[in-house]
Amino acid sequence: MAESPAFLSAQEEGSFAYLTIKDRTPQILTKVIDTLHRHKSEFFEKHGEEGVEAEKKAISLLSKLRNELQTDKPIIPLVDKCVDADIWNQYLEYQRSLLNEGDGEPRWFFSPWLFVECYMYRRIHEAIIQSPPIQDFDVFKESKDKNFFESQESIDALCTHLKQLRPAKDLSENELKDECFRLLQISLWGNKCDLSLSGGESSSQRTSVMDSLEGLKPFILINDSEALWALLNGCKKTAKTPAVRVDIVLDNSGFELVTDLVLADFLLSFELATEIHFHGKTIPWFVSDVTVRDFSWTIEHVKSSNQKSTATCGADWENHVKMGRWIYHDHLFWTLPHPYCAMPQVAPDLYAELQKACLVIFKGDLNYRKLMSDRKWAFTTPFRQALSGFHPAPLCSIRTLKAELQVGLQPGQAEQLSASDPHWLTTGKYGIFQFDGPLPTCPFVNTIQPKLA
Ligand SMILES: O=P(O)(O)OC[C@@]1(O)O[C@H](CO)[C@@H](O)[C@@H]1O
Ligand SMILES: [Mn+2]
Repeated sequence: MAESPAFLSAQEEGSFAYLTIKDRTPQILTKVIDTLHRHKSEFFEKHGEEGVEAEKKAISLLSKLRNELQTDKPIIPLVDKCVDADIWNQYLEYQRSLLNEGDGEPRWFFSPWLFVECYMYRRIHEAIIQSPPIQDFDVFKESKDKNFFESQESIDALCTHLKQLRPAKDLSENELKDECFRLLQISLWGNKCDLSLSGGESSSQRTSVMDSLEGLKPFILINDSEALWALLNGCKKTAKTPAVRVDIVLDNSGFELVTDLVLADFLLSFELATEIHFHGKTIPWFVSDVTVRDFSWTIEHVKSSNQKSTATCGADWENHVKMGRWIYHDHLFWTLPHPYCAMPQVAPDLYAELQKACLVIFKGDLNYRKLMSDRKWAFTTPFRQALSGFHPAPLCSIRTLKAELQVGLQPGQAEQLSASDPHWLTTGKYGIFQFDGPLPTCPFVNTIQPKLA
């Protein structure tokens, strides 16, 4: 079997990974420290002097982390008592075992980018939970909520659109397919709103994304939505059980989460699925990723909108959760550094859970990096090959490109893109719908096989 390519890392000066570790992560840490400073009086009001001492302790731990990162110090074991600390520390030892004589220690500008970037966010969490009584403070809450409020107009336009759709019985199959593609594209471009790429700067959706779908189509580099539709439409027709389950592995809160909830509502309301399972993060992650608080907060704030269609959507969504048609999960695996091909070994319960789905949608760039093990695959590597055996169910990545990693392109496509737009891999300007369809033994063997080019 061909050897797997090397991992992306910050070893290569000028690479996106290098610039992320060198510039973006210190910027994010500085913003976290600033956020804690700005909440000092709140901590005092809530917890008295103890709250002020906690803020000081968290800031000193975060300043130490920033210094370790900026001076390329060795990665050190976690010391908190969280359930996943041992798994993290075992993974650190695994990284150490991969090093050659003379490589030195696992460290920020040497070790795999996926490991050190995930580790940074886990260390931020450690700094907060080691500073009671502010251990439950979400240092990214402010920016996630701000993204939601700043995207209000786009959210209202999207909810109005959803509520104006004619009932399923009045739509032809083609009209249903077109609407499904429209909402899939909106969910895709919702992924541009990502605060870790922007270093925590605002990345709200200020214009109505629906009006720009036509203009954005040339920026979809891989479009397997026909195969996706064949599966979704096929599940409805040939499901062996009454339940048709679609899982969405969420990415960012704010506008992107609303686009995912609108897509989920559509799949249910138009009978393409009977239950939607959402997967979020157990801790604050990559600045904008969804936690259970963000999930509930978002539905609550959509429901309390003063815009009628938006409020109606929020009430419907709250009801889907109450009636068990929408189920929220947050397994700790999603905030570990492991690539997804390790899931059967590291989190067999989660893998078994995903195997119950007819389709698993993975939103965003970090999920794509983990699907691809964050390796430097050739651009024309078949998607299934780069998944390295990960296939709990038919799956689709819906992602805007924000890392120097892409597979499944046609020969010459990457070269053409590099010539026309040197930063095509990392600006979030381009997107994909990349589908890995049913394996031959799966019950739904659909007619359209995704191109494995
Ligand atoms: O998963 P998301 O939210 O689409 O993107 C997360 C992300 O912006 O964080 C890193 C940059 O620091 C990139 O690897 C990645 O694109
Ligand atoms: Mn994210």
